[in-house]
Amino acid sequence: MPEEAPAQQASGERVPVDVAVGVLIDGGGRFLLTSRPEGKVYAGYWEFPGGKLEAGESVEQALRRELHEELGITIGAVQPWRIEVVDYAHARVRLHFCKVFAWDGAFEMREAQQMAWNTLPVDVSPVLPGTVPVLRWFAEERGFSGPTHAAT
Ligand SMILES: Nc1nc2c([nH]c(=O)n2[C@@H]2O[C@H](COP(=O)(O)OP(=O)(O)OP(=O)(O)O)[C@@H](O)[C@H]2O)c(=O)[nH]1
Repeated sequence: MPEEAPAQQASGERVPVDVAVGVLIDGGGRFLLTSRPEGKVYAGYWEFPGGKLEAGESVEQALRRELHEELGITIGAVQPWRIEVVDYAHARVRLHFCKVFAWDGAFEMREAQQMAWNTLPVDVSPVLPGTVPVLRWFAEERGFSGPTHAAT
């Protein structure tokens, strides 16, 4: 499904769309990646689960809603981590990455996506461009050197 044409600022830059992104980390330090469902831009690419904020929502509210809608889980505390603006041909997005260490419920792939728990280097491919910086941040935090993912 094509995304809506983004609004433009007076400066000519496109207004970013805010996106809440969940970096779920389990007790063993593994993080969850999911594949983008068929019908969306970058279908089949691996990313951290999340989605766009709806009108009036905070990042945390959007994240709770999206992860429940997409994965069937109810998340616990949300720890804001980093914010990254990425320019795609289809949109300019402001990604609000949040760490989540606790959740309830069994994972259900409600959009027929796939899920994979990963450590570095990740063993899924291709990785969404907007996901690559997160892998680098993990590498910095964890003292990991070398490629974080397979080049596409
Ligand atoms: N969920 C998620 N989106 C990301 C990541 N990195 C990244 O660049 N994006 C971009 O952020 C945007 C998120 O939009 P989406 O299509 O997943 O959001 P959504 O579930 O609300 O979609 P919808 O409009 O079909 O309801 C996309 O342009 C996607 O390419 C990431 O790690 N996770």
